[in-house]
Amino acid sequence: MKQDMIVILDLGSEENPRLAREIRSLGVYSEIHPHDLTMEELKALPNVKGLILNGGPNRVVDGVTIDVSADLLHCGLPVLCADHKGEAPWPADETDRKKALSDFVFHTCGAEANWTMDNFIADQVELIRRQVGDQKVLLALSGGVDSSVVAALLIKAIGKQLTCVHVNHGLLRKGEPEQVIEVFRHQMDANLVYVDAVDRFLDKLAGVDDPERKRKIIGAEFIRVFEEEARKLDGIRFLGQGTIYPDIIESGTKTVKAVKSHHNVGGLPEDLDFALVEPLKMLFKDEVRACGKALGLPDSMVYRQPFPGPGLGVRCLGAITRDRLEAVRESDAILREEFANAGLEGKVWQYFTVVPDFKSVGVRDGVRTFDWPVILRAVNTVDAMTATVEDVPFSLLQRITRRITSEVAGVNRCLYDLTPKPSGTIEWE
Ligand SMILES: Nc1ncnc2c1ncn2[C@@H]1O[C@H](COP(=O)(O)OP(=O)(O)OP(=O)(O)O)[C@@H](O)[C@H]1O
Repeated sequence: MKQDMIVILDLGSEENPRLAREIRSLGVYSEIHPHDLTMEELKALPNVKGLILNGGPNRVVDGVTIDVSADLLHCGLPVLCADHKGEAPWPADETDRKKALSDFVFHTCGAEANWTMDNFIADQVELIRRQVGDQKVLLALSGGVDSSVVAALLIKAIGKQLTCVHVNHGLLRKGEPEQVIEVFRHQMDANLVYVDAVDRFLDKLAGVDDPERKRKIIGAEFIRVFEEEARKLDGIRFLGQGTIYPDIIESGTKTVKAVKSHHNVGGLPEDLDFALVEPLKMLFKDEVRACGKALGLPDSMVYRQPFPGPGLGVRCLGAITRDRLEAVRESDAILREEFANAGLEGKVWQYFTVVPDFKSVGVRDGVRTFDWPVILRAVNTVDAMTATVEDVPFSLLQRITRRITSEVAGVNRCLYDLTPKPSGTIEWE
């Protein structure tokens, strides 16, 4: 293994993910572990150079005072208290804290700044090969950031021992299934099973207008399709998953543990009992993107904006029809293209179009029309709990309106959603 590591023992501080990031920003790898980590577990971690204990103001979790075992404290590794329980007071000032952290990591522990994406990838390739041996791995590949980066990493580690399954449920954005095929089948020469399940999903969704039922049908049907594909393949022992660090770090004051084993493809029947391969589970989102870039994935995949699990299905309001779904897909493509041309790609957190299930009167070439409106939405947020509306230049909104009303069939109006969250939510359904 190539990377030195500093282990943070979580004694209940909410600051620990930030502390881990600070250490990583010094170029040294860091992981957060529960306060009751055992000596055996510690010994199993590679290249640990030091321990940091951090419990915030009082090392209390759920009203119970906690501490680390004496074994860990006397295991021979340097120990730093980054809270108020140590002998030396932990500095309050940020610059002093950074210096204390850097002194500990480099001078006291003698760690090397060797946390780079290339080293991470080399280590993961070795770990994946060790875990998987000559067995086969299955991966549900959405084309989203997380599963695409896992796919690229697994392809590098085990090549054709990996089978990727991409399900086109008809609710993907324009060009996405084609991009998955181009990148993974043609450029990376992966075993890719492409499942055209468009009719299957849209038939199941026909006439269903309740948003919760739509989501449930999409989720359940996805599991069914994936299960069918898994059963067609012989000898699969492992399931790759795009679990990332924020998925397993519980926010708030509880001590860090794998809160939910985060079965991304949860709901598979018990007889399909795969062991999980989760090579990104220690990466923050920006690190996942950097990893994808280092593995040669295109920017349009790696820097993709967040996309809801049920896809365009929740932007085609009410009961989904094929023609209205097409209007969502085409208008979304125009919006994305225009935002990219205006330099807003990567600057605005999320932007998309919504097509409601009512029509209004309009006129085109002197003839009366009765068509749908398209709602444009562009928001910024830090944590998705609240969101503000992007101040899109009026001329750009006018240009997008002109294009959508002339290029997208069945549309005669555009509206811009001015509602922050709250009182709206980011998505409409
Ligand atoms: N259309 C699809 N085809 C294949 N797998 C899918 C598809 N949609 C979702 N999945 C699988 O389900 C997982 C969870 O999907 P979700 O939409 O919640 O995205 P996510 O957690 O942001 O991950 P990603 O960035 O990989 O899409 C994905 O990582 C992928 O493994």
